[in-house]
Amino acid sequence: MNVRSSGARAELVEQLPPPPDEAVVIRTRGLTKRYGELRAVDGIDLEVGRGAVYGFLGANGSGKTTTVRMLLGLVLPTSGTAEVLGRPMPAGRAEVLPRVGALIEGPGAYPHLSGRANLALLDASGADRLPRRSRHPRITEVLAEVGLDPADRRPTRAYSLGMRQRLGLAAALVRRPDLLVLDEPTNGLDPQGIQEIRELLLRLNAAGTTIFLSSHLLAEIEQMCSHVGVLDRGRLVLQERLDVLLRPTGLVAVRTPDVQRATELLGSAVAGVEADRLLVRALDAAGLNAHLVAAGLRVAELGPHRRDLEQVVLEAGRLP
Ligand SMILES: Nc1ncnc2c1ncn2[C@@H]1O[C@H](COP(=O)(O)OP(=O)(O)OP(=O)(O)O)[C@@H](O)[C@H]1O
Repeated sequence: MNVRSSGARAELVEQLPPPPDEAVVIRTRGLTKRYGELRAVDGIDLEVGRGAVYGFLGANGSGKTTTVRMLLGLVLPTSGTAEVLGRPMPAGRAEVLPRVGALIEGPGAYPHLSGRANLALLDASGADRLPRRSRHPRITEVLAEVGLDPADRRPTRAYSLGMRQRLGLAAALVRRPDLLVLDEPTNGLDPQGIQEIRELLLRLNAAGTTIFLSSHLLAEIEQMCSHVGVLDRGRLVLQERLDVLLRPTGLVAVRTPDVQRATELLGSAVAGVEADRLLVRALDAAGLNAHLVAAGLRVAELGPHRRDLEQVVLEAGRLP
């Protein structure tokens, strides 16, 4: 509808309070946590849009878990603000947490109870427990979803680390959350398990769940995230869409056994040399190839240059 043609309606809309901004599911401003002299998290401005799979990368001790704990209202910031699902945290905890599924640091479970019994107990202890009739089928469904056998009656003390991680994920999923916050979700899983969990998370995301996951595994982030935030000693040194970070740099990468001669031939067009690879400023890759071959140089590989996530992250960490 053309707003200009309906002045009264436009006026009315202007008088209403703005709706909570849920296009941005997580937003922090200057979020800081100090432990004595240590700035574990140092003034970070996170922005996670609805529908994103946001990978929160950082070395051990860079502040990921502390950030996640502040987002969930488990740790109070020293300064700065955090908003989750449009509400300030920790003040909005009662409204926000029922809509958030979280898996942080080695999920706890009663060792003498089965996975099913653990989930039922967890649900029963929540303020917004599932209706009695749907509890049993929902728990069956969610156990199967994470790849655990719903009929398994063994106590969880018999579980492998990977099975415990799956159970933790099942607990996070029981209420069909709008936002999943996962701290190192594939910890302890074998390659097959990692792939299954990745596929599950992508399915949930396709169905509308926003996912915020912390990891120190670049490959994990590269394979499943739409956005990346990089934490380095408490500071957010990079926050960007993954496709933007990995798009071509505008240089042409040439792999040749004749590096020395190629460097001489191309002169100032060479932007960098790494082992048998030259990075060349050239608008026309095919023309560059013809030029090298005409000069008698052997070209093993030639194409647009892209940085991989590891290079991007290393460079971001070197920023002042
Ligand atoms: N309760 C606490 N008291 C004092 N220092 C703390 C506390 N919690 C965390 N820290 C310190 O804050 C820094 C950030 O820790 P945090 O656990 O958030 O990092 P991380 O990126 O999650 O690391 P990891 O991947 O190892 O879990 C570390 O130096 C840690 O020792």
